[in-house]
Amino acid sequence: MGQTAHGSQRCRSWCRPIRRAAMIKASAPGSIMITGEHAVVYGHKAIVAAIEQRVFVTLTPRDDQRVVIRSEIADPLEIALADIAIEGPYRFVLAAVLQHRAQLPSGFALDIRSEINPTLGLGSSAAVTIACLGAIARYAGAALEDLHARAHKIILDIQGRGSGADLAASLTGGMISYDNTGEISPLPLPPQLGLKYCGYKTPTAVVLQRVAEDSKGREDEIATLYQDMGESAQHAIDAALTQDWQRFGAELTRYQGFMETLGVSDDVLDQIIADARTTAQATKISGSGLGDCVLSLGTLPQGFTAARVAEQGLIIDG
Ligand SMILES: C[C@@](O)(CCO)CC(=O)[O-]
Repeated sequence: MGQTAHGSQRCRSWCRPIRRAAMIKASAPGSIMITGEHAVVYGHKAIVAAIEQRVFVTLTPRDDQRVVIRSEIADPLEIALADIAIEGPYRFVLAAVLQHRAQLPSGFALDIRSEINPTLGLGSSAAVTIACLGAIARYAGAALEDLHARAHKIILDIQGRGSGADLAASLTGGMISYDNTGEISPLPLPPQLGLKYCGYKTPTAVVLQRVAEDSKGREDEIATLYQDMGESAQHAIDAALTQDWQRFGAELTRYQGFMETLGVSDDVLDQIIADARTTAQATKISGSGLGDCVLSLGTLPQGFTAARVAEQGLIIDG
């Protein structure tokens, strides 16, 4: 900028040290499905719990209109705010940026660090989405009240299906009952929960698609099955509310039977569950099935790891 007749006056304002917007830190926990899988996608209730493995995000404001995203799981991405498209390994994060593009004061760098093993179905995409959305919304000065609905929209736009249960647990922490209208209620915590990874995983979107295809021509049968699953999840919620963990366990065991009828268990999962039942009070698949994790309640069976429920959901600092 050249010197003008008003140069010295102008200098008094723009030569002042610029107060840079502060860094924002956010974190959110991963989650595990306790019961209600699949039926929750079709309007029934589920129980989901946040776990003590978190995603940490640091948002550092930039002086330009560019966004830089760095993490351990993919190459860094640098892109102009104006050019953002929802694609690639950072698509959930980019969708969160797009939701706030008009309100952002400038570009920023986003550093993402995760304690959650992305191979396991521990809600890592949901935790990344909630933590990034929280940090970006705070930077944009946007309201945080409807964060779950906005995060759910991101998941539905990208995956086409998804109940948003994992997003709810990442947001609130604790163990909660959830339905896909976004109704969330805290529940008392059960005694010891355990998890065992079966060694492979089918992505949730693929399992949901397969179940939807297998349901064609059997719509009434599947609707009745979802109804039974929903009732079992509701009984488990009622049992949790009265801390009747015996009844709670019985409903988890019953739910595994429904998962088998739905066709999302397999020989490996069946065997892990059968072995674990000699020790644990209850065992079932946790999540969409066709791989991934088995959940146990009560005494930890051999090969299972304790799953500690995280009390704190989304935390935003700055
Ligand atoms: C299978 C499902 O119910 C649980 C996946 O963890 C899918 C969903 O809730 O979005």
